[in-house]
Amino acid sequence: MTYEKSVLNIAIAGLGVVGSEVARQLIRRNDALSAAGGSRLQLVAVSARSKDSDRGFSMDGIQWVDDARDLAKIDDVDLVIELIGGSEGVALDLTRAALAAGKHVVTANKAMIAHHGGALAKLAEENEVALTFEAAVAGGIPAVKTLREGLVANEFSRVAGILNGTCNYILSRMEKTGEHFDDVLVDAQKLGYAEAEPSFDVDGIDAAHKLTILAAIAFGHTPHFEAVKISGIRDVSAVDFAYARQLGFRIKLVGVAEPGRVPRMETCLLPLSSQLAKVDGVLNAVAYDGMPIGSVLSVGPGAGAGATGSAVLADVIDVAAGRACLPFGRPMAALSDGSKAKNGNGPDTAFYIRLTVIDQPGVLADVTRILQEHDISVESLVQQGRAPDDVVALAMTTHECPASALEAALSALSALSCVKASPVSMPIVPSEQEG
Ligand SMILES: NC(=O)C1=CN([C@@H]2O[C@H](COP(=O)(O)OP(=O)(O)OC[C@H]3O[C@@H](n4cnc5c(N)ncnc54)[C@H](O)[C@@H]3O)[C@@H](O)[C@H]2O)C=CC1
Ligand SMILES: N[C@@H](CC=O)C(=O)O
Ligand code: NA
Repeated sequence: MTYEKSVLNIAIAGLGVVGSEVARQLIRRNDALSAAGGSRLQLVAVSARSKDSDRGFSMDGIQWVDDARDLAKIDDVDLVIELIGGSEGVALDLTRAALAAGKHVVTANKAMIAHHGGALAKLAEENEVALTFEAAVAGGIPAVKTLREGLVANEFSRVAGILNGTCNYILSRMEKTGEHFDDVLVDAQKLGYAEAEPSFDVDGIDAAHKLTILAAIAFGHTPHFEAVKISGIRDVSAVDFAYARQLGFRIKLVGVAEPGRVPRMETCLLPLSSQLAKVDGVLNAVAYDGMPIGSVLSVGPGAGAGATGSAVLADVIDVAAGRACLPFGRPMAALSDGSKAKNGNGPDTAFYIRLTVIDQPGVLADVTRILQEHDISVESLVQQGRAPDDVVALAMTTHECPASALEAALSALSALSCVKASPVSMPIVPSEQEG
């Protein structure tokens, strides 16, 4: 796709954390950014909920539009940057209208792409315009480009990632300082990492949106969010971090996509030796395992104004330079329908289990008997301290077993009189492919 005019007229919808940063950069660093794309990048129109906020840039010469959907009707606009958010509503209406009107669209909206990416990519293809969303996955990390362009020659056996900055920030701080989940979440919100709806972050939904997009590109199908198995970070407690460390692991919210297997976004244990286990704070990381390359790891800031703005502007420059790729790397006719994929549960998995039990003789025998009855073999087991006749935590890791066997064992364990709270379990994600 080539862009032949020497000026690219841009409209921004949404002037929050990301939109304001993109506008500021476009204005303050206009010469450098325009030179990178080979066309003058001209911000000509904007829309947001409130006109009067001070966003750190001058509105002189920029048209204000009350209804963001009207940006698609401005003839002069060549490219719309959608930074409102939300899978439906104004963001989707605007994106559809802009593509249909022959305007390029750059968006950071993973929810919209995860739910409607296939239909939107079709619309972009029909109208011969670009639809790009680098900022939607892992913020500032060029995760989409890496998968879709740099590693395009590979056959992927796994794409795994830490894809939510808010969760990684919360888990890292809880592990380091023992602070409570809710207090750390408030800080992530102040820092501009969190979604408007915080449950999207902490319940794994935002990260699952991103995993949906990565899986679609890696395995050549349209995005299908409904296929992803999702659990968040709410159930992790301080004691799990300590036990995990003692057993040789760290706890992270990790997304895993593998061919023919249900994509999973789950709070997991990662071996201390794994590259992903070392990624802390708001950093995100994606580990791509492919043939013939082996394993590649990308690490970088996954959220925040600067990181996300950087990715949005990279897409804008690609459009200006006429090198924007097809949204999912292939023409629509070459993508299979993600909703028709027949994914299985894949191979057996090792698990971490934590039980809250009465500290008295015979408890361990009862627990191991139930595991044995379900053909689950224990790899390691730890219990710290003593609390005769009071409750203690008993943590263990298992060898690989079917998820169904684990579920049945957990339900039998819950029924034991010595088990005093619902068992906590997390899968163990193996390290990246070696070599
Ligand atoms: N904040 C971050 O670190 C990252 C955000 N994203 C995505 O970027 C997008 C924007 O996120 P943020 O800037 O953080 O959100 P935000 O909540 O700070 O900003 C949203 C903006 O949209 C405007 N808006 C809301 N409804 C509107 C409507 N009906 N018409 C016009 N404007 C409307 C608001 O006034 C506000 O200016 C979202 O899709 C988000 O998921 C992606 C990666 C990282
Ligand atoms: N809320 C998201 C923002 C970026 O996508 C996160 O915390 O990663
Ligand atoms: Na990115």
